[in-house]
Amino acid sequence: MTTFTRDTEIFRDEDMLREDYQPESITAREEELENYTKALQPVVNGAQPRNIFLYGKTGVGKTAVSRFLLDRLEQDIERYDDIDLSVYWLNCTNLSSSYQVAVNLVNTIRAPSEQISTTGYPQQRVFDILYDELDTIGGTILLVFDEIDQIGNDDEILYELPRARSNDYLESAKPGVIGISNDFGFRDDLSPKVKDTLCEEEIHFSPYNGPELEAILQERADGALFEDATEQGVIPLCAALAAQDTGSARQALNLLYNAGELARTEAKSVISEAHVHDARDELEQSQIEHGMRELTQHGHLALVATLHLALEEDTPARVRDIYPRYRTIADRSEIDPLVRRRMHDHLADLAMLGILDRQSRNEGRSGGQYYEYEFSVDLRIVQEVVADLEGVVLPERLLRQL
Ligand SMILES: Nc1ncnc2c1ncn2[C@@H]1O[C@H](COP(=O)(O)OP(=O)(O)OP(=O)(O)O)[C@@H](O)[C@H]1O
Repeated sequence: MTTFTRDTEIFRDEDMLREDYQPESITAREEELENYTKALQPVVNGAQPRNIFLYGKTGVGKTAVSRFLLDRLEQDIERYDDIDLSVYWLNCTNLSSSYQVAVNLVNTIRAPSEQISTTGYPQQRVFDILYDELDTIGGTILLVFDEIDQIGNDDEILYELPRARSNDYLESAKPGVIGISNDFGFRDDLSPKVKDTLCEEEIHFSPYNGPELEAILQERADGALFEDATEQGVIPLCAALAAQDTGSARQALNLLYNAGELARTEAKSVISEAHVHDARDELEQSQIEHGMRELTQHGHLALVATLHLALEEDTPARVRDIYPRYRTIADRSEIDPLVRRRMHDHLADLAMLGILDRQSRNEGRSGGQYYEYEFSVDLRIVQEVVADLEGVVLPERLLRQL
């Protein structure tokens, strides 16, 4: 008996709906592509590259457009014998200082057997090693820093690197930095000298609208799905839901992919609009669950305290009822409790994340106003998250209910 057989319905090539799939063409980004191409023109002319800063919310094509255009640039430049172009990508997630970026860049450039240690060098020494590496490669070197905002305030490298040649640290290399960020605050907070250097060319990516997302999805679905695998309104629905929410192509693609998976699980040959709605609910839930897991320690304590009351059917609850529970759990967990007002801020955060529902109430004639909180998500999800928490000692009664 055969246990596995290949899909013959719904997905023809599901990898095309995945996050890391690089599309062969870019839809709906004509203006950004044009500005980006212009900003890269000095590279084609063999001149010193401009520094480019791309910013825009998550999922709006900053990475996809960069990969597409830099691939094109590398291909097209092969025609010119006098230009040597190298492109290096560095994802700066968790690299919170210039030092860490420099070390990781050296290790990205070097062979695996020649990696340097991530600690223990003076910063200038790491910069010197980096400059040596860049000069050894020579020619035009584009350094793409994705999620550049992770570097925070320690951003000296963003000032030093682009100027290394004019400061005589480099002889044969012409470096250019391309920074990518979805954190608008980072751009605004850059020190003036870094801003002037890094943001020589700025390209803003705005959220996609419904028709743009529909075009992107259709293009992807043509390859990823079998013909007639979607009911007529499915792709416009995924596009409209994502456009109303975030304007992110990633969200639209995830919706279609998850809707397809639901149809496959149900052994259906066609994705329906109901699948899309269910997929949206599932994705929202998992996003909220992720938000719950990522809370700070006091956020977790506030969550546990409210859950304790909810399981006793004592919600909606006021802060004055939640706070004593919070204190008890903090004490048991040997964590210094916050004052009530600060703990209340955490409850407000939980409401903002869509975990709690917050209602404002009036105290009748006496005129006071207060808030009541209750869970707006399925308690089972909260219980699952709470059961996995580390560092929080749960009350016995609550433990028995998990
Ligand atoms: N214009 C487009 N045409 C085709 N596919 C696109 C387009 N824009 C985005 N995508 C696809 O959407 C997904 C998310 O895009 P991408 O990773 O480029 O977003 P981003 O702006 O870099 O997001 P983040 O800031 O979260 O890294 C990718 O799978 C990408 O291929």
